[in-house]
Amino acid sequence: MQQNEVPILAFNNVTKVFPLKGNKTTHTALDQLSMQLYPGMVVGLLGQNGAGKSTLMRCALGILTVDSGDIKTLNESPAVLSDTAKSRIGYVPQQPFGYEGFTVDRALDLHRSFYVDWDKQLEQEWLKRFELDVTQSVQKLSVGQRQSLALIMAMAYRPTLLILDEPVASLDPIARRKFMTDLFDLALESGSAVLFSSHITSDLERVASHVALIKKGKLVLFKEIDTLREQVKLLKVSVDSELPQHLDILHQTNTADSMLILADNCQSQEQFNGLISEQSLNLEQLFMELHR
Ligand SMILES: Nc1ncnc2c1ncn2[C@@H]1O[C@H](COP(=O)(O)OP(=O)(O)OP(=O)(O)O)[C@@H](O)[C@H]1O
Repeated sequence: MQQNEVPILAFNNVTKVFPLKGNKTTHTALDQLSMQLYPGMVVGLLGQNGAGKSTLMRCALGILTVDSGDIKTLNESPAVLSDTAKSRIGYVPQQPFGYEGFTVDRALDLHRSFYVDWDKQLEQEWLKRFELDVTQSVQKLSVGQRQSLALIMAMAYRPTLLILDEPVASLDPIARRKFMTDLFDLALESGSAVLFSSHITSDLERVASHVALIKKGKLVLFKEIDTLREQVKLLKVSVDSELPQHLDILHQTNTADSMLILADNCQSQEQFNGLISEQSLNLEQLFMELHR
């Protein structure tokens, strides 16, 4: 369905290396990573601490430059994004900042003035939903309230591309649930693409259309969430079994008399010699098996 469309965000073989210890060693934070986001996609990024999620987002925004490969953000190079492209991107970093010394309504007044497409009604709805007091000083907001304000500021102009780095980490479960559902609806409604990271796998399962699993800078899985449920399985097989060619092995653990294989591209009801059992996994179980 998306083959003829231009991706909203495209990573092509992206590698990012950080120098360490006074340039004596390096750390590869992103390793030959390719992924495309099309309109309507809500992509949940999942990975351990330090896997490369924030780095990926920062490269997409031109905050960091890549060492090799290529990124197209709204069909432009992130290093030289035009003002038009910038005004179509919403970004909430892990630690939102700014507007200290302002009240919430003054901060919104100023922020709103940068965006011609600002939707005041949406802003008001979200203020009510997050129960933010607009007369409150930004400095005195709780961490979760600040995060809520940052989300409103990133979304009220209905950006075409929304990049959210752990957007709900500090929100209470009720605010989190409302926000995540709205996020999904908003993206579908306006044909935007969303890239968000979260360690809360149940949120990811509920709202993401696609899951991108990153391990040590490599993209190990990028799939529609329903396909992932069907195709990624934990197989227990005997040590001498010959695995079918179509399986893509994501992780393998050997025990004395059997092997546990985390496999992608499984068919429904796999059958081959040596297969002892097959288990479907939820996202949290998949994550644990991948990092076993
Ligand atoms: N400016 C930098 N200089 C050196 N190393 C860096 C820099 N930024 C990130 N790194 C390293 O790159 C790796 C990936 O970091 P990144 O912040 O992208 O991880 P993450 O997946 O977002 O983690 P978390 O879930 O903890 O937020 C880490 O090992 C980190 O230490």
